[in-house]
Amino acid sequence: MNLNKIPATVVTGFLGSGKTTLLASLLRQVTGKRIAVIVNEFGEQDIDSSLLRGCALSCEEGCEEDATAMETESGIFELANGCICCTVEEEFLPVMKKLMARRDDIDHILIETSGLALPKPLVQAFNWPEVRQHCTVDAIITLIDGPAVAAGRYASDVGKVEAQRLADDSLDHDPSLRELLDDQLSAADLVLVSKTDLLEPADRKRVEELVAQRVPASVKTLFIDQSLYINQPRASDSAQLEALMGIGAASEESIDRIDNHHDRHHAEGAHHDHAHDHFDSCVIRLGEVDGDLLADRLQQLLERYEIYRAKGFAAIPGKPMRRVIQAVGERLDGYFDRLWGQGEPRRTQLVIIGKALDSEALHAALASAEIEATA
Ligand SMILES: Nc1nc2c(ncn2[C@@H]2O[C@H](COP(=O)(O)OP(=O)(O)OP(=O)(O)O)[C@@H](O)[C@H]2O)c(=O)[nH]1
Repeated sequence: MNLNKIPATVVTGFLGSGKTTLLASLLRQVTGKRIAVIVNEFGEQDIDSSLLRGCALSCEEGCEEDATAMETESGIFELANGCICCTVEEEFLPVMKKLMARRDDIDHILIETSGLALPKPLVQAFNWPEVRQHCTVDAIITLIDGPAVAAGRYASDVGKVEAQRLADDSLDHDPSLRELLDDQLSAADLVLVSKTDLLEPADRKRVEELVAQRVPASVKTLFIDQSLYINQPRASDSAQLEALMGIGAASEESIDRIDNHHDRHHAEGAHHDHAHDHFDSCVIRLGEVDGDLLADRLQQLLERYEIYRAKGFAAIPGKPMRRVIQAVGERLDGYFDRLWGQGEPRRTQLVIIGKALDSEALHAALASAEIEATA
């Protein structure tokens, strides 16, 4: 019987900062731990858990058995009904109760918040008696996108609309994004600056300064290049990654003392809203698509509209594997991740998150890449 509290790591950070990539690396490389995963998405379609399942499945084929997430399929819980900070009681607590009932089979819990969530309300839930009895927050790890922060923005690249706004000196950067970054950083026990492979050495200092203004000196900042984890995982990464899962901060004990913009607005009697109230998301569902045309159309949309994040899967005719589509700001990437399953419908699905999105216009633009079914 597990008498010790199960440690839970909360991974937070803005849209596209690299949270799922970190979780996938932890699942692949940290051996000897039975890990349960809770993934929370802002969009109604859960792409991240599908990517993580893909990772766990490929581990099953190629890695030691105990290197995989617990029970692969059922070890990943999706919370896709809104940001976790607003659905703690309805969504998070029932999942935690399920996990606590199976606590002898779990060594660690990894929680990925949505990119728009505030970590504080989630971590406060670890002080509820039914959770506190069996579980503690090992650490709140806040990921930030190095090149985006260095560029003075809180997404990797701003779209045209935002760029025009930024060009106007009378307007500061989007305050909702700035406050979200502040609030995610203010809760951090550890800050990870990702995408350092894309960060100019001169910009590193800017990022260091910005983080130092927002977190106490006792909070460590690590600069990481996750493209290494993605492209050429090395044995030496395992120790570094494993260290992220043994910080022992017991963050729930001090979480009430964390000061943040959201609480301040609330105390001032402002309407109870979150940064995510200012964002829209839409899901585009298509059949098989011309991969090049889809990439071309999506790139045009990224440049034209205020899109912070687009992600999903494309079904390309004649290709046995599904293509992952990833866009952060205006940077678009794609790769094939796994074979389509037997009987799995070959569908294209994309989640797009941004501001003032016109979902009909987005759908019409992307539907032009769809291949007509010849019945
Ligand atoms: N070059 C580079 N790319 C990275 C790095 N970390 C993440 N990425 C890429 O950035 C994109 C977004 O990464 P994710 O891990 O999905 O980001 P996320 O924070 O989970 O995104 P959301 O769940 O949508 O908020 C993907 O295309 C990743 O491959 C990094 O260190 N270097």
